[in-house]
Amino acid sequence: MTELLIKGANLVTGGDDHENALPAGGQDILIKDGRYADPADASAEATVIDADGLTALPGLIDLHTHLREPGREDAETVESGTRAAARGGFAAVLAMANTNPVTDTAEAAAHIRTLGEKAGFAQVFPIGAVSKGLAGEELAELGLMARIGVRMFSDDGNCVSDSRLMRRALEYVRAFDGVIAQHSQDPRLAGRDACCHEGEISGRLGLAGWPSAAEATVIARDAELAKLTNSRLHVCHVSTAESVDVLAWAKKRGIKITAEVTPHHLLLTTAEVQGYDPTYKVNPPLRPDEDVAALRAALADGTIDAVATDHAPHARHDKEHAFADAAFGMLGLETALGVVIETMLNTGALDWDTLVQRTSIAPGRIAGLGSDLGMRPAYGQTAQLTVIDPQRRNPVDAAESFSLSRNNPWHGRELPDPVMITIADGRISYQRQ
Ligand SMILES: NC(=O)N[C@@H](CC(=O)O)C(=O)O
Ligand SMILES: [Zn+2]
Ligand SMILES: [Zn+2]
Repeated sequence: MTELLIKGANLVTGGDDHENALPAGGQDILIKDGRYADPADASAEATVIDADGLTALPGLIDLHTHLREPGREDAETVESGTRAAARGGFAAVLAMANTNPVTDTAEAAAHIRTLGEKAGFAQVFPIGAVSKGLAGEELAELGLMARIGVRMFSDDGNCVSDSRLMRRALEYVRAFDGVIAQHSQDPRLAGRDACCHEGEISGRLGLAGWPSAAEATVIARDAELAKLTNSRLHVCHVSTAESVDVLAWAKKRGIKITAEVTPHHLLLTTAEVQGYDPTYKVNPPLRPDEDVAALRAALADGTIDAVATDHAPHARHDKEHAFADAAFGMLGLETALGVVIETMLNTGALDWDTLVQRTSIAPGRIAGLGSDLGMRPAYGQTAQLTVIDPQRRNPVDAAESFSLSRNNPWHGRELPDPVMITIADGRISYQRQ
């Protein structure tokens, strides 16, 4: 029997009260053998944590993490990535399929889940590839992956650009309430050498860019396919105001569409690219101020359902090149909550309950986790909890990251640094020293 008594935390629940729910607000939280229990039953043996002045949130869930194992263990492993996730307050992560080999079979997916269990820092839910080898030609073994519990499928890194393949994938996953997560970017509109947002700055810097239309047009097409198939579509890393308009239009029509935004698209802009620092090279690219404002408004009003990190670690020798030749992607797990607090809470755009909706409840629902994750904490449930000090701030130091990679766009910037304790699957997975 292990007992953990968190004393005096202010619990934010994200709403939806129900019979067994822990009450919102200040209280002692007892976790007995990994499950929430009545604090009145705490024994003298309980380990006590003083959480006076701290806030507790249902454990964060990241819909979009690149863990790089198997294949690029020099950039990240399941262990290093989930350790970073725990430090960021995440109790669970969805692991993208663009590994090497690609996660396009049930065996490959099961292997990644097992690696997550062995590491023990955060629950790892593998995302299955939509197409074999992410080649965009033949459907992967969606049914076999579904049989071992995979509910989310994505060719992320690549867009499923063939309309017929996308239609068939959506039709296929409907049977088990699965979801296709799309990297919405028309490869025919984004040239091979495209590396930033197409606009005034790309012209001045002499870099090839993507027009916003490359994103919005794919979202519009996929929304029609989701309607046609009556199936669930999730849009990865939405980055433009035009895309937000398309999402609002699709939602108004009752289409089963959800969307995520990354922390970096909520704060960084095209202006960062002017120093040609490849740390800021990411896909989709950083966009102008107007897009950032539209993304914040959409996350506040629910047009965008969730925050997802798109944590994309890269080894030095893949990132340290001329801007046009460097790999796409940036780290995100450890700083995500700080950026969301800075951009959405500290600006008054979101309240705490809605923040919990966007970082835990909605991600759990979208991914179809169907476990104790992404729920309002309740007695008897396995504890998934993030205890934070919302006032704590610090300059980010890339060298201190638990990630194996150093492509950290926040290095040197002062941000909220709130996470004190993460409890994943009933156990402490991170505790600030
Ligand atoms: N976001 C990125 O810039 N890169 C991702 C792929 C992706 O999310 O599209 C990666 O795997 O490195
Ligand atoms: Zn992507
Ligand atoms: Zn990604």
